[in-house]
Amino acid sequence: MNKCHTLTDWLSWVDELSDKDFVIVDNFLDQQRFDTIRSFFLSHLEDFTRAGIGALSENIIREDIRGDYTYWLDRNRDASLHALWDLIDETMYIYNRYCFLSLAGHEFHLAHYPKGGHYDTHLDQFNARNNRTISMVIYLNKDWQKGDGGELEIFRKDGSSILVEPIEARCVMFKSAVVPHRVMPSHKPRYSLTGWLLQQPSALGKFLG
Ligand SMILES: O=C(O)CCC(=O)C(=O)O
Ligand SMILES: [Fe+2]
Repeated sequence: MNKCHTLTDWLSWVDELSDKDFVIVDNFLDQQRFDTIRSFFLSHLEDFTRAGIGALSENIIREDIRGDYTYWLDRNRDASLHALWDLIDETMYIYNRYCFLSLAGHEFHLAHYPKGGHYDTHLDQFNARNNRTISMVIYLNKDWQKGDGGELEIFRKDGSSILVEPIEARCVMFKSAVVPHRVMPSHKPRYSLTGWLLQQPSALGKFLG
């Protein structure tokens, strides 16, 4: 495997996530990875579709709740993003090896919040299935300034919250089932990559209930 980060870095991130339920990692993407993923994002902007809420037959579009457009990534079709797939493989390996999770899959999409877009407070779990275990968000914005909005607000266990600016190459990871969060209205187009590490493939989830 092509290693992206040192084990020492990983262990400190994983420790923080176990302790606080979330961790913020700056410069998670090196310059080359950032440029590759951002270029891919920009060249596919036409292919994004309006995001809904809920899974499977429960999926509905509610612009008052969620205003982003998404593009679901596919490892075979989007093989040119191998730098990203390597990084995801490494992340899955670390969580399985050091957090005793049995992650068996993942799902990732690119997200574009146009000016004014937001996402109300939610957990990253669906009623219809609950296999999302770790959420990962990576920001693809260049020159994000204070006042541009679009912060991710994360609610801590004690009810207090923290505002995270969606700056270039920053990654936020959190426990999908227990961390309420929302995206504040963005005052300019906001680009990100969001994914979930899954406890078992969704198809299997349907059988297992
Ligand atoms: O873009 C973000 O900061 C978070 C997005 C999010 O919460 C989601 O897509 O579920
Ligand atoms: Fe979310």
